[in-house]
Formats: sequence, C-alpha cells, structure tokens
Amino acid sequence: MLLLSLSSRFSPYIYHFSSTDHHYFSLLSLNTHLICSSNLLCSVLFPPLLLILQMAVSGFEGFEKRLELRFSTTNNNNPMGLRLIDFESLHQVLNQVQCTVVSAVANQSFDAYVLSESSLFVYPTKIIIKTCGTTQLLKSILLFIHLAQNLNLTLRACRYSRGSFIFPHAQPFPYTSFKEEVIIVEQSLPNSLPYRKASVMTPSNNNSRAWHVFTASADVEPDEPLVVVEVCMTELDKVNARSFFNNSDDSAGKEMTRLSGIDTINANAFICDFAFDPCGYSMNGVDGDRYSTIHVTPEDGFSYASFECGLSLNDDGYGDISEVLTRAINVFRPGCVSVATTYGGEGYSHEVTKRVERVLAKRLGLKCRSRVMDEFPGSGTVVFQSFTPRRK
Ligand SMILES: C[S@+](CC[C@H](N)C(=O)[O-])C[C@H]1O[C@@H](n2cnc3c(N)ncnc32)[C@H](O)[C@@H]1O
Repeated sequence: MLLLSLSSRFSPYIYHFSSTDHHYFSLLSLNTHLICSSNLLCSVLFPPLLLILQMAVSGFEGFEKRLELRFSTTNNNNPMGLRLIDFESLHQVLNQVQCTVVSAVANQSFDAYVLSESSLFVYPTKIIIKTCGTTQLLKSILLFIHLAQNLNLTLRACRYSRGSFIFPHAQPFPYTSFKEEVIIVEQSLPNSLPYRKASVMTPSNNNSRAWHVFTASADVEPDEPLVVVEVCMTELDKVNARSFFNNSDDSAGKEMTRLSGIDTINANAFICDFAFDPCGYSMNGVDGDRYSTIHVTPEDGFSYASFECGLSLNDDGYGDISEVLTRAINVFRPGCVSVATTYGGEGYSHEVTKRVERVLAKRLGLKCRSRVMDEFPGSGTVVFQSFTPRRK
C-alpha cells in the first residue's frame, strides 16, 4: 500500500502557476528517485523500497540541517540577485543534496520552496536551506557559491546549524560527527571569510540534545538586524499528531493546515502546504519579506516538528516573538522543546529571552530547564533554551 501510494504521489505532476494578488504557486514535478536519500544506487533503482527499509531500520530523521548563505553584490542593476538562478540549476543543486521541490510560492521579496525534505528560501542576497532525513546538505555550498558568482554576487557570511539527531547512526558521512561537518564546510568556503567559529551548545540538563553552530563571516561586525527563531519539538501530543496523517485527497495539506491550527500562527501569511503519504507535513509561510516554515514527522516513537521564522526585535507588525512561539508550540503540545534564537546585528536582548521563558511558562506550562548563550563573530548571538512541561 505504502509503495503504491508513494509511487502515485511522486509521479511527475505539474501544476501551472495560478495567481492571487501578489502570490503564485505551483506544484512542481516530483521525481521518484529523489525522495530517498541515503543510498544513491538504491534510490535510482527502486526508491520507494529504500524509504520503507530505511524507516523500518530506524525511523524518519526529523531534525534538520540548516544552511544560510549571505552574499554581497556590486551590481545595482540586478535587484533580483539570486532569484535569477534558474529552476534547472536549483534542481541540480537539490539533486546533489538528495531532495527535490514539491511546491513553490513567491512574492515580491523572495521565493519559497517546499522540498521533499524541508525547505529552501531564496532572497536577492540570501539563501536559507534546511533539509532533514539523511540528506547531504553541505554538498550545496560550493554549488550555490558558483551560481552566485555567475550573477556577480560574493559570499560574505555562512551559518550552518543543526540539533542532535534522533538517529545519529543512520546519518552518512560527514553528518556522523560535527567536527567532520565543520571540516567540510571550511573546505567549501573562500578565504575571504576569516571570522569563523564552531560551537556545540549543550544544555546543562540533557547533553544528548545539543545545538551545533558553525559561522563564517567576511566582517567581524554582524549586519543583519533580524532575529531567527528555530524551534525543535519532540514527543508530540498523540492526538495533535493525528492531524498529520493523510486520509484525504489532494487538499490534504490545506486540511492539515486548518485542522491543526497552523493557519492561526500568522493569520497574514500566505501558506504553501504539502501533505506527505501516508503521513507528514511541510509548509512555508510568506508574509512580506518574512518567511516561516513548519515540518512535521508525526509517527509515534520518533515524532518531531519544527517551526522557524524570521522576526524583528521591535514590534514592526509581524508579531511578538513570545506570542508567535506560544501559538506555534501549542499546535503540537510537545514533551520536549528547544528554542534557538539567533540575534543578528547588535540585537541581543536578555529581556526578550526572559520574556519568552515567562510567556511559555504561563501560557503553556513549559519550564525552561537550560539556557546557553554564545557569540559568533560577524554572525551575532545565539541563545539556546530547552523546555519541558512542568509536570515532567
Ligand atoms: C518531509 S516531511 C517533513 C520533514 C521535516 N524536516 C520533519 O522533520 O518533520 C517528513 C515526514 O513525511 C513522511 N514522508 C512520507 N513520504 C515521504 C517522502 N517521500 N520523503 C520524505 N518524507 C516522507 C516522513 O515519514 C515524515 O513523517
């Protein structure tokens, strides 16, 4: 059954762009051989079988690897910047990473792609890509740098981060060791990014749930005033997780968005959602120049959900961090939550960190068990907080 449904769901399938006011979206071609990620040979020969085998041996690895590349340009005649990279080139990069595009949305500010394993955002001078499972994310660095060079864009900052995998032994090299990952990232970067730092931020209450960060920057001063919030949730409430099992038709993604309450996290966002078969869900939210993204692995035993968004420290109409976090976490009611907040620019605010802890305690009964902070030259401050319900 699973085999059949995967094959049908992932056969080439083209939707043409349909426009709304300033959004368009398309469901793009899904390639069966790209949905399985750990063994290229097998994935070419018989992909659905590989996915089934992989999931039988371990389980689906929800924890994402995340890469952010920021560029500078000298060409003022190209306001679209990286958005001019053609789809075929993106497809080739994703092929190396071992995932593919399942749907896409764009507005005036950026392009957002839902991938078979998580998401890709392309801004004029910034790329954010996160991929889960056993994908080979770091293979994209050199390829993106090369594509950017063709558009006269120069790399000026790189940030690679991830949580601790649920199934670390299922990962391929170099993802079995953060040290090896850092070596590969460093080998891919030009010498023009001299300010580098790698850090494993380990919670005092649980050393198996660390946050791994590597940054490299051309300048010592951080220059992006945005705050990026990354939430990783495990042990999802079983009733809430049921919303992410696919028992309907092509509108399953929309149904999951509505039934779970994801549509209320930011009511202004245009949501591009995708339901996997037989379960699983991904969405990208697009609101002006702000993105948000959610990915859900609902299977009991290794359930996982992530929420990420970019916010401003000042209330600029896109929402207050603690309010947004409360709504997102409440969708899943998890047994274990981590919040990694990256303050770009000079923005770190102890007050915001404390307020998040107060609000999550009051509204969701979550107690902060650990708070770790670290500074990264040219890339800002990262605060990593771990929460569990008070009753635990
Ligand atoms: C890709 S989605 C969301 C990924 C996200 N990073 C996460 O951790 O939840 C993962 C969920 O979809 C399910 N799934 C079903 N078919 C899949 C496929 N072809 N590729 C990847 N995941 C699939 C997985 O079992 C899992 O529950």
